Amino acid sequence: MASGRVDLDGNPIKPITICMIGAGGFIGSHLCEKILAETPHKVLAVDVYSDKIKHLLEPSGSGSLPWADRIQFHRLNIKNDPRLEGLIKMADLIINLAAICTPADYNTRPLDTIYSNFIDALPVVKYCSENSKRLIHFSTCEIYGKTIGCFLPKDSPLRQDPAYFVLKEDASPCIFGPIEKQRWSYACAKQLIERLIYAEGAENGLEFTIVRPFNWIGPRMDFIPGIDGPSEGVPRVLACFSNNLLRREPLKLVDGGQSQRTFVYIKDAIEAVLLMIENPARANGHIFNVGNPNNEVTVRQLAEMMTQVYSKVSAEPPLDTPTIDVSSKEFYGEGYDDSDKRIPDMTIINRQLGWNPKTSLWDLLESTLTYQHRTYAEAIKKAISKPAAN
Ligand SMILES: NC(=O)c1ccc[n+]([C@@H]2O[C@H](COP(=O)([O-])OP(=O)(O)OC[C@H]3O[C@@H](n4cnc5c(N)ncnc54)[C@H](O)[C@@H]3O)[C@@H](O)[C@H]2O)c1
Ligand SMILES: O=c1ccn([C@@H]2O[C@H](COP(=O)(O)OP(=O)(O)O[C@H]3OC[C@](O)(CO)[C@H]3O)[C@@H](O)[C@H]2O)c(=O)[nH]1
Repeated sequence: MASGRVDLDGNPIKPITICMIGAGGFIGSHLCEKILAETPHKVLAVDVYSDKIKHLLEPSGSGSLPWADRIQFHRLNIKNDPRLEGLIKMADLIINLAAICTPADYNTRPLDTIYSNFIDALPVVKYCSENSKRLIHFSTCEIYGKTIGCFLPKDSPLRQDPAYFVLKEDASPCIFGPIEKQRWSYACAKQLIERLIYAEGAENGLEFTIVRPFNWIGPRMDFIPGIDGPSEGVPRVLACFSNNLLRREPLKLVDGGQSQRTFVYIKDAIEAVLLMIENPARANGHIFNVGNPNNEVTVRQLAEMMTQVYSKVSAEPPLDTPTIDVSSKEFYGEGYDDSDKRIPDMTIINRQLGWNPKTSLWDLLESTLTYQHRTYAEAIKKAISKPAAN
């Protein structure tokens, strides 16, 4: 399977061992799938959970999985487990995905958010640097915060000028709100770990790549409250809206749903990560935006499109009132704030890796909501029909 595979410069790709921290999450599960199915590399998968990669670890029937000897799962919490350094030493490449990364946590659990995104990532960076291991670290598009354009008067023609809103890795500033807006605890912690990694590269020669995902979405993202996650939990918008659609409730638009996002299909984004893994000479020392600038919508438009797509895939008519407005204070609590607009500049990833996203928002929602319907509709029906416990 691996023979004949070459990198972007025509060199043969040698099999490597990858220590993937946070492998049991949304992105990790897709990355493990891709690596096992399409490459000869080995994965040391590290996480506290394994449900999303169970299908890669255990055969569903008799017989063994074709990649059984290329994946090992290590259930550990990187906060406090001495096995971490040993696993890093065993690998050629470390990919760190572990993080608290749901906005509902940033203002309600700011300490956990800062510890998870900065303090807990420190030993990973340190062990990579000390042992001369290559690191691919997952940061976020939230590092940019708000756009410069949002501070211009509403009627300013400059608001139409991309210079005021397109986000460039090597030029855009990071604009966060005041400290009392604890939403920015996550972005700020991610910014500091980026700076630390960059400094390790500059002062100690750490080979690193930093990934800034712009709203990657697809199957297995987060959880459906009350089905495979806590009833009171608030996942990211794809899962919130999926949950509303599955339960035939109106979709909740926070502060009018005016914020804008660009959404990229997880399978497109994973192609970009594989290019980074297999082209170190082109990826090392770079920070990459990974998103789809062509898939921009307001959150309101996303809600409308998801309503239409879900109706198609479930064959259920939309509600008469498909959306309702809620304030951010009611939905997320005190200290919430928002990024107004997020369009990734694609120059660097294009130049270094020749990567471009392919999937339209409609198409990615169609495959994702088909998955959500198939995976959860029955369980939701059962949960709804059960009499409530006293
Ligand atoms: N999905 C996106 O669109 C997106 C956007 C921006 C940034 N990111 C970044 O990408 C990374 C992965 O995101 P995701 O969407 O897959 O999130 P996720 O929550 O699905 O995955 C994170 C995984 O890390 C694990 N983890 C967290 N703390 C850990 C610890 N102390 N020890 C061991 N495992 C731990 C979790 O159990 C989880 O499985 C995160 O760093 C996130 O900040 C993702
Ligand atoms: O029911 C809902 C849920 C959310 N919103 C609004 O949708 C926007 C997007 O929210 P979400 O996907 O939860 O997260 P963000 O895009 O704000 O932040 C993420 O971006 C990347 C990442 O770093 C990791 O995934 C994370 O921080 C937002 O405007 C919500 O208010 C809604 O209206 N209704």
